[in-house]
Amino acid sequence: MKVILASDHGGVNIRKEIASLLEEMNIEFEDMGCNCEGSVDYPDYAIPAAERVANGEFERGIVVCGTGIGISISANKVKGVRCALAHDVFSAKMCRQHNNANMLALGERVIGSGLARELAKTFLESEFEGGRHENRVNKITAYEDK
Ligand SMILES: O=C(CO)[C@H](O)[C@H](O)[C@H](O)COP(=O)(O)O
Repeated sequence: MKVILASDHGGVNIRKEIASLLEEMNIEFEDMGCNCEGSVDYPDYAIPAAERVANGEFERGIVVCGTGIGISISANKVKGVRCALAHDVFSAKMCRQHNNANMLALGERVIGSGLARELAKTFLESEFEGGRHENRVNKITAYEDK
């Protein structure tokens, strides 16, 4: 599995924490930044990362901003991306099992780094269940394809 990481200035610390986790898990990844001292705009990081998930270069993406909201809204504008904002372990698991989410969004101003690691690990280790959930996800894809 290959994972893409990105954040704005509000998510740098958790993004780096997730990079360490991926190293520990021996998962291949690319970190798209930001490498920023000051303030940047989250769509400038979310959208390029989401495009690289949508085009199949990366199987999963993890994006971080202050709340996780702006970066998830932005990522979800890219066709083929299902980016879940999840700040509890149950949601991080269910977004994979039921929604086949291919991106996870986290908010550094909402949760600590320990929970962020656990959420990322859960997201990466959980699999889509298919079945009735596949019909539902297919309806999202069909809408995107209209
Ligand atoms: O949380 C965010 C968007 O949902 C982002 O991290 C923004 O950066 C945040 O909205 C504002 O951050 P700022 O540091 O006050 O510019």
